[in-house]
Amino acid sequence: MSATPANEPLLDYVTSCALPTPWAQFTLHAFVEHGPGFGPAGKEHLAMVLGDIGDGEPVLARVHSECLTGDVLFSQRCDCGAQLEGALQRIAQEGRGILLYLRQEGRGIGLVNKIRAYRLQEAGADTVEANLQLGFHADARNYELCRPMLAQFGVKSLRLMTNNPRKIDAMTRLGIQVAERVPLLVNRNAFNNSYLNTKQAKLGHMMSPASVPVGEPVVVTAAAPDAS
Ligand SMILES: Nc1nc2c(ncn2[C@@H]2O[C@H](COP(=O)(O)OP(=O)(O)OP(=O)(O)O)[C@@H](O)[C@H]2O)c(=O)[nH]1
Ligand SMILES: [Zn+2]
Repeated sequence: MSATPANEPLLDYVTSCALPTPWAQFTLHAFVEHGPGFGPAGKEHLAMVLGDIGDGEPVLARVHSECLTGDVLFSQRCDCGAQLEGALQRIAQEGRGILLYLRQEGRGIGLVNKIRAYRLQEAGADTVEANLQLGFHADARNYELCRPMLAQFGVKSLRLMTNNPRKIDAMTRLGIQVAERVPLLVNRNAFNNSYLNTKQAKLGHMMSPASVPVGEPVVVTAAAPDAS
């Protein structure tokens, strides 16, 4: 089944299965990208869905960019793995929500280039400087796929778990309403502290200096993203 109106990235919805996790049994939906635009053809993207999300009410959502080192290999250099876990726990607590797992590793530069960037960071560069030294943008991600992926489930409005104002802007530009921002502040530690500070200073991430334990994302009910 295709979800590709004119000018939309070419994305096929393929199939789904049950996905039991430690927190809830989600339904895992598989998409394949097969055309120009967002990334290389053949990339596989995922949505994890819980509950009735097509009823028109804003949906608790996480738009998660792939981070193999953090999501799978337990890296403490970033907060990705803890954010993934925290988001799924939060959706499970509410019994309703969606997590889009976008295969844009390394903020869109790919896994090997991210490891090159880590190497430069070990020589003193910060996360933004390292990307620039490698000839990439600070953040090379593209969120266009979110529109057909969310449309597949009839989702038009999100309660978006993120600290990234650019992600909120990107959703809004795509015509996806962000009814609420839900901060996702997890796992600040000695290894990722300066990385998180750089995200706040150079990429505009909305961070509290306080550490919040894994699995306990702070939730506020601000109607719109703020600059704090
Ligand atoms: N190039 C590069 N990518 C990184 C680095 N650290 C993490 N990433 C990637 O960054 C992406 C996650 O982006 P983040 O900036 O951590 O967070 P975000 O998704 O923008 O914002 P949140 O919604 O608040 O989590 C994943 O694709 C990671 O692989 C790094 O040092 N360099
Ligand atoms: Zn990461």
